[in-house]
Amino acid sequence: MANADPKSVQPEGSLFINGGFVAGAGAALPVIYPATGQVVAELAEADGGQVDAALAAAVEAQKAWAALPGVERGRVLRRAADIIRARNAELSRIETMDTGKPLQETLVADPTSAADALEYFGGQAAMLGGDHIQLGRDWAYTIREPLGVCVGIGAWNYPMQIAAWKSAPALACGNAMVFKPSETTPLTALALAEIYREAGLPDGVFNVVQGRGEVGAALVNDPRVAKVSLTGSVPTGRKVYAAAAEGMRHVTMELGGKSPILVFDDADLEDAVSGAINGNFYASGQVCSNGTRVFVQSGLMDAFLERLKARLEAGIVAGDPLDEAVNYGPMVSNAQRQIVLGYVEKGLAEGARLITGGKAMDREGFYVEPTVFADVTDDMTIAREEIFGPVMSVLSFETEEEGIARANATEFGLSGAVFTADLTRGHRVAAALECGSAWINAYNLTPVEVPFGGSKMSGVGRENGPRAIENFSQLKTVYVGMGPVEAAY
Ligand SMILES: NC(=O)C1=CN([C@@H]2O[C@H](COP(=O)(O)OP(=O)(O)OC[C@H]3O[C@@H](n4cnc5c(N)ncnc54)[C@H](O)[C@@H]3O)[C@@H](O)[C@H]2O)C=CC1
Repeated sequence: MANADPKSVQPEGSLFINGGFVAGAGAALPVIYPATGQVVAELAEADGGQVDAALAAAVEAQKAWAALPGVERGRVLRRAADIIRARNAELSRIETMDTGKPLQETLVADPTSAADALEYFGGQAAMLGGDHIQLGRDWAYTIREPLGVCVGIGAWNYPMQIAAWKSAPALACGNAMVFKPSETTPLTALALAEIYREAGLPDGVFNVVQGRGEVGAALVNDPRVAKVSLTGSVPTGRKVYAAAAEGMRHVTMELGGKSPILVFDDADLEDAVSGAINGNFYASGQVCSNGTRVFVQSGLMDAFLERLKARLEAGIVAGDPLDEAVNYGPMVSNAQRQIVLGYVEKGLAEGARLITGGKAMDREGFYVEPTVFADVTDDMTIAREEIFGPVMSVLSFETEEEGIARANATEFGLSGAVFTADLTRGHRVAAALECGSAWINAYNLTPVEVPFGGSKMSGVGRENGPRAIENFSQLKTVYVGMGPVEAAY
């Protein structure tokens, strides 16, 4: 792979603690370029002493950071955003080599989304405050305080975006953070740490440690930690939530999904097909909010499947993700590819009808063909479990009531969508879907200005939007007695 120069993404150190790079003292953590299987960087996990050092640095730095005026904290975040935008091309290349996502995608959706979050929360930092409450003669006021040291733990599909979506509101509120990226994609959180330093962030306010689940668990269990924000799967979320509860720590849980898209007979066919494509094959299907159960009203089914197949087969350009003409990349790892292929086999065995795809691609790297199954029923494994790959299930429905009931018949509740020309039905269905984000005639648009998160098993709390700061701060009430103190005796 000509472009994949192994040395070009090797960071100065595996960890970033107290304002500087440090070599990891723990187990080896090779970074594999998913398009070739080649090792492109050699990192190492943090050992126990280094996890401790990162937390100690965060504790040490947090109070002085919190004591700065919000406008100064915000300025650092906005400077960091400017640096990210200026280096978008290089950061996107690193993200592509780490995740395998096409450069065409990372250039517009990864560092840029991180910069959006830093600008948005950088702007909010100066506006944080409490209320004044008049109580007759007495009065009270509230102070918005940071929580202290927050831990962020990331998944591998949007490494830089996740690091920024968590650290931007945390830092805006005056917290410090120790962030652990996914062991599969450790690189861009380090780049973010370096950029924060360049933007003037005091040492110790943002630290990065690497490692597998045990390192995450060590962070979550540490008594110095006030809050844990995880992006990951439901099984990991359960463990992390339970561990955080021991210390009564605040949590945000951004977990998995099996989201529905309802396409009604009156929908614009091309828009509905576009929505289903955006909700299933972007990032080769490795998106938590994907609409992997596409319910199509029976009158539109044949036309929908025909257009979907034609557009996929004509439009997919698989290849080296570093080539900007390529719009379809590999799975993040061989293990993930095997999981996805296992689900395809189950789909076939349980009687779903393969419309297109269904195989590993005949090339180096971890590619799986974009796959569509029709005649899927609610009880099939592929309709119930999160696959986290490019596998769309198409199911048929007749009435609105039936469509909504079946769409909601899942333990997940991350996202959902409705495609219809009927304005009132659009809003009615959006209101009825049990999920954190519902789209009407659109899919997977998640700008930082709007809250994002899940209901049911898909999560707790929301990232982004005007109230995300509530997840990284707490209110102190100060009651002010203005007169004589009365006592009963
Ligand atoms: N709702 C959302 O915003 C998003 C959710 N996801 C979900 O993430 C999953 C895919 O990502 P994966 O990295 O495979 O998830 P995962 O659950 O395997 O790992 C997530 C992170 O948790 C860490 N971890 C694992 N065990 C831990 C423990 N006991 N204590 C603390 N940390 C631990 C891992 O090292 C990793 O950094 C999917 O289920 C996907 O839906 C992905 C992106 C966005």
